[in-house]
Amino acid sequence: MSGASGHYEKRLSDLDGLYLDDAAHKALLSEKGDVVVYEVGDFRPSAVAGDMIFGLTRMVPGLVGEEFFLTRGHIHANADRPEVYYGQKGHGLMQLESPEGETRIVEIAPQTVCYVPPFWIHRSVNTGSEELVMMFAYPADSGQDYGIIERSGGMRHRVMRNGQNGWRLVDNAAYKPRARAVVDALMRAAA
Ligand SMILES: O=P(O)(O)OC[C@H]1O[C@H](O)[C@H](O)[C@@H](O)[C@@H]1O
Ligand SMILES: [Fe+2]
Repeated sequence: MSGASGHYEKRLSDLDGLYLDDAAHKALLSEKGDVVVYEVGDFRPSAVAGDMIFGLTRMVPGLVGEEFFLTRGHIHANADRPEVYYGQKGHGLMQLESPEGETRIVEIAPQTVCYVPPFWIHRSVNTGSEELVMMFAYPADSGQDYGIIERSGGMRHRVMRNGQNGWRLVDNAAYKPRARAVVDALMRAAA
């Protein structure tokens, strides 16, 4: 991507506490060091509602124990803002979770489009053996809210290895569903 105005990256240590297997996370950290696990380059023309931020995400492949490498995940701070992703390289998936706790998975490969509707929490997961590269675009006034995942003890499901090349969803035992009032407040804030 040329002309990027913003760049940020996350290292293995930044994702401490997100994976099921804490010991595996620590072991990987001491084995590989604090390597970059994903990076984002974006272009932000402005922060005005009608404008659009777009860019590229590149995720390294890997497993923490049996769990695939993931992004931190978020809901948009202005929760009714959508997003679109376009797969460029590698294989992965978008893990989507509604405020009510429904999970939907969209598999991403080169030349596939993933639409993230308003109000859906989203996290990318690299289920492949090479890097996962996706283009994305979302309204410039969306913002990111990470607290919604923290307060519920993570997302409802974890994406784990299944055999040699597959993946499967496993319940996150620490997950606490959001109360109806919390969901209603989220919807009201956007109305
Ligand atoms: O913000 P994270 O959950 O760490 O995900 C990393 C990035 O994923 C996507 O590419 C989004 O469009 C970015 O806005 C986001 O920052
Ligand atoms: Fe987003």
